[in-house]
Amino acid sequence: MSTLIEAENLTRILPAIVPVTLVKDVSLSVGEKEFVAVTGPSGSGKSSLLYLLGLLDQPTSGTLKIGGRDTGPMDEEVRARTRLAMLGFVFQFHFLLPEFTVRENVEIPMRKLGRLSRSQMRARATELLESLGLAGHLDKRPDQLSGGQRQRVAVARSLANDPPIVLADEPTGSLDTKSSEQVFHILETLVRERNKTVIAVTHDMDMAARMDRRIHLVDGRVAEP
Ligand SMILES: Nc1ncnc2c1ncn2[C@@H]1O[C@H](COP(=O)(O)OP(=O)(O)OP(=O)(O)O)[C@@H](O)[C@H]1O
Repeated sequence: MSTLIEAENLTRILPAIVPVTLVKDVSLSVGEKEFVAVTGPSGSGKSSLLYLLGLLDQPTSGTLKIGGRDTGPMDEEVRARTRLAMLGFVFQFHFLLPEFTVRENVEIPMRKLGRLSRSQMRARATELLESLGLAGHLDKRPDQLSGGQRQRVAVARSLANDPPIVLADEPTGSLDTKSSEQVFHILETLVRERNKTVIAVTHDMDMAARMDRRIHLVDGRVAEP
């Protein structure tokens, strides 16, 4: 199994009169096709760690390799391309753009990466959305969908550029039990059938127990659950 994410002593301190330590000395390694939960009490640094792993934030110290490449020396343009090609994101709140259709929302990351023609982007977005049970909703706006459907669109968007890694921050946190189970099942399918690596922050210990392993944080550090 090859390693996709390797962090060593990752630390993020917010500079302030009294500096705030978000993540402290986190070392971890995540391989291909792993389904990993990030757990821990509220305020323990789970989202902060996910933002670091997703290149949405920069560590104060420590190293992070994505796909074997050290991200430290990358300039903003290379970081942005690495993010687009290697990482998909699903957040608790879908962050779909309300003025675009469901299909256009899924096409946006493809447009940014610029590898596909217009018709290829359209075909890929359609295929992804259909595979997630959204065939009848391609031309709707996000506000015409239920919360669970919107979150499935967000999953489709995260897969737009076929990244090997999907990072999810409380992806089922704002959903009812049934939609939450559906979204969890989709994430599991990404790992088992589409060979993705999924790292998901969750408060739900039952869900965490159904994942391959857990990274538990307390006060920004990895701890025993
Ligand atoms: N911009 C900021 N300014 C000050 N403190 C911050 C900031 N961002 C995060 N924090 C603090 O850093 C700590 C870690 O936050 P983070 O959101 O990563 O935790 P979390 O484990 O994801 O929490 P939750 O489960 O409640 O979402 C918390 O104590 C939080 O209040």
